[in-house]
Amino acid sequence: MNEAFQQMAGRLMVALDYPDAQQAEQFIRQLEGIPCYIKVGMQLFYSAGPAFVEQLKSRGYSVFLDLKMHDIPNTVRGGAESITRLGVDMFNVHAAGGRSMMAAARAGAEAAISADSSLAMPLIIAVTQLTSTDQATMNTELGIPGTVQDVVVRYAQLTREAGLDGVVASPLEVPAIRAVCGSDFKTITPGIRPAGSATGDQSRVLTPGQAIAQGSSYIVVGRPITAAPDPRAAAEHIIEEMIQL
Ligand SMILES: O=c1ccn([C@@H]2O[C@H](COP(=O)(O)O)[C@@H](O)[C@H]2O)c(=O)[nH]1
Repeated sequence: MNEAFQQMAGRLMVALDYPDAQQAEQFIRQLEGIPCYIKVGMQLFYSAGPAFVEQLKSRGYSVFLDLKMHDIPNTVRGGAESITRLGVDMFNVHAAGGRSMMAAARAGAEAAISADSSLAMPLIIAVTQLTSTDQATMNTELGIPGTVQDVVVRYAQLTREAGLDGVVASPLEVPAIRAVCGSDFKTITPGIRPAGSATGDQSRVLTPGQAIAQGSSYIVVGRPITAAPDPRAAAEHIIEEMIQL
């Protein structure tokens, strides 16, 4: 595994969307030695719990805990404090919760850090518009006027003002986010579909190579790897494509 491969693997977040720890573990074993980020979402966390996350951390994985908190500021503050105590590298909230809710997430994380100096401050990011949401759904069902890109950029600006580290968005919106929020502001992009793979419930998609070319800090990939006949080969192929751009 050369250096370029290792570096690019660190920008691949594999979504561990499994129903229990046993199936997740079986999958992880197939990726052994590939230094990718692991994303734990609701399905696995609600089943396997905090112990599974702590175990991943003790084995040296970088972990993004994708629980998308969206509640009143006091509740999010408490949630962020508990999540930070797990030692994760990244967690998230919904930008739609507003500036004070996002600031409360940071305050909760800071409280955990000041109580235990062995912990490192996680990156805290905010979801703008889910990558499954298309323009028509946003305008008609959600009642949000304007283009998806304009709404995503507005939420990104709010996220930055609230003191968070970056956003979740489609790679399609990354150049516009960077133009307004700068290149240090992280862009975490699901909605990744290698050429020829099924889009499924995702709407705003690009290939892994296109996402890197757009400037995504990290790409999030689930089913194109987890549902592949050979998940390790699928992950390696995606990393190679990321390197070539
Ligand atoms: O806007 C968002 C926010 C989060 N996700 C999560 O990313 C993965 C994508 O999985 P695929 O199988 O590659 O579609 C999944 O865990 C989502 O919960 C997202 O897709 N879009």
